[in-house]
Amino acid sequence: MLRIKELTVGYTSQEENYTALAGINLELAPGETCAIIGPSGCGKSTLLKVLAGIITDFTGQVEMNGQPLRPAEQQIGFIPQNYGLLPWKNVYENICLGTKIKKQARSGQAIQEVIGQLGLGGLEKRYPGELSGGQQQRVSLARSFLLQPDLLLMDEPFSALDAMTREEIQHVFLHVWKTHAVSTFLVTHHVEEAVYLGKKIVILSGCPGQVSQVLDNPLFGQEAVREQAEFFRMCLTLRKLIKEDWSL
Ligand SMILES: Nc1ncnc2c1ncn2[C@@H]1O[C@H](COP(=O)(O)OP(=O)(O)OP(=O)(O)O)[C@@H](O)[C@H]1O
Repeated sequence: MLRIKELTVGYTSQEENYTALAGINLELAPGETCAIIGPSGCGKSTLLKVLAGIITDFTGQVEMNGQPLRPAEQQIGFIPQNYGLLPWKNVYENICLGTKIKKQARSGQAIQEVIGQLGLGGLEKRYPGELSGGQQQRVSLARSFLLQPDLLLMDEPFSALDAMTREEIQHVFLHVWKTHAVSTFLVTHHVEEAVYLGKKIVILSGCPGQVSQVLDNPLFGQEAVREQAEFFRMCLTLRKLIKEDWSL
């Protein structure tokens, strides 16, 4: 269980201090996904940076299974907006990068399995510059799943993709995620993405960013749900809540 208690984060810019996140309380159960949606600048990336150990100057507590989160010791997968691939390494090397940095051995079979799950067979020797955006995203996902992280952090991972590719990769993600069931935080600007991929949906308001609503999403995990009327209804409800919240 990941517990965030009264997390407050500030930045100093041009000798002025300001608060980016104020008193965040959140919980993420093992094997749960949480979609975070909020207006631009409300601190979504800041929250992920705290969880990734990039920002260490904060007040409040972040605990994993009752112990303070220690990103250097735990396995934290981080998928940034630009996929975070190294252009001079090929697909295979990029996929193995996370485990290599963490000095973790993975069998050839485990690597091939994740390559197969993400539909990357035959592309292993290509370089990121020779791949489409969707393929690069698959490599980034393969790298994270191979690491078998305790926590997966995704910062608008599908935002650079066109609408059809985005839906396809979201589907692939959900499908592969189910076999790994990694606790996941996903920052998104897309209401449909939050409803499709978030078991829990957190609406942040800003500024400073604060948790405004936490919704349990009964539609999570149903791969064909996008064609169903409940999906549209849930998206409408979420849109309405967001509009009310952000117009305050
Ligand atoms: N390194 C930094 N130094 C100073 N201020 C920063 C820094 N990084 C972010 N900020 C500020 O902190 C606030 C929160 O930024 P953050 O990037 O977390 O927001 P966000 O919700 O992810 O935004 P977006 O949706 O536009 O990506 C913003 O006002 C931003 O300008």
